[in-house]
Amino acid sequence: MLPDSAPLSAATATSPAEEVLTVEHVSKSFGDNHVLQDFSLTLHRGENLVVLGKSGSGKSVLIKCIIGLLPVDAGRITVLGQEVGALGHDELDQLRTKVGFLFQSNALYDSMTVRENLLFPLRRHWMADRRGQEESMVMQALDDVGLVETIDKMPAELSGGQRKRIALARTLIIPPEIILYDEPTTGLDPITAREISQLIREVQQKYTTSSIIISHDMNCVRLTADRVALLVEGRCYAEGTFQELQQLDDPIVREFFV
Ligand SMILES: Nc1ncnc2c1ncn2[C@@H]1O[C@H](COP(=O)(O)OP(=O)(O)OP(=O)(O)O)[C@@H](O)[C@H]1O
Repeated sequence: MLPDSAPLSAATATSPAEEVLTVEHVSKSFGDNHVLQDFSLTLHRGENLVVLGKSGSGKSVLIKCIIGLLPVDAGRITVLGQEVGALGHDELDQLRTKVGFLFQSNALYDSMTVRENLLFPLRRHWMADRRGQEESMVMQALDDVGLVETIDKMPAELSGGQRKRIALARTLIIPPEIILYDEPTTGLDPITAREISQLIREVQQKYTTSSIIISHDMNCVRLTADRVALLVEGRCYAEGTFQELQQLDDPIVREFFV
């Protein structure tokens, strides 16, 4: 059991940036399984925050709580100024247009072409002011991920890395303010994983998105993170830049960096 204390902070003081997402003292249990216990973190505008944790530590549960797919037992989550737990179905749906989510499974529709997969969010969140621009929006999103030539292909014809890129293109087609990446490099070979990590950085720079990236791939963490929060036994155990955490002497932190 960890001592009941504030997270180890390796971060040096910087000027305060706008908070776009806060998780405050959140707890979430399934029966006796206390997954999140008084967990807190803050995402600032324009930053990539990686939540690093072992398998089964609660990273996916955290993401699901953030987007309102799971209710929290205690605490509060605020996204772009709105308290997630207080939102009704329609308000949550509206908020989700500003929060892109890249599923671990990519969640592409196998029976649809790449074009149709990308058109799907546009049709779901119909935007009258964008009428007639759908095709150029699809092309722009595909260009952002370097896969314009796949527009008429089926997902089954694509490699794992290409499917991940198309899933990201679908997230970008209505440019989100926040992107939540669930294990973006899992199941990919090291070279493709590196390319996806670099793409995450490119997207951050081009769209000035703020992102939470959950991962246990240390190369992905090193390449994408402006800041890392360590999820251990349900709590934010330590936070800081990759290099700062890497230099900490704490044995629990060291386990991640060997
Ligand atoms: N809907 C659910 N009902 C019951 N238990 C759940 C549910 N969702 C998650 N859990 C439990 O919560 C714990 C954390 O699961 P979670 O999927 O968040 O881990 P993770 O850190 O994302 O792991 P991985 O890196 O392996 O994906 C696990 O013990 C899991 O069994």
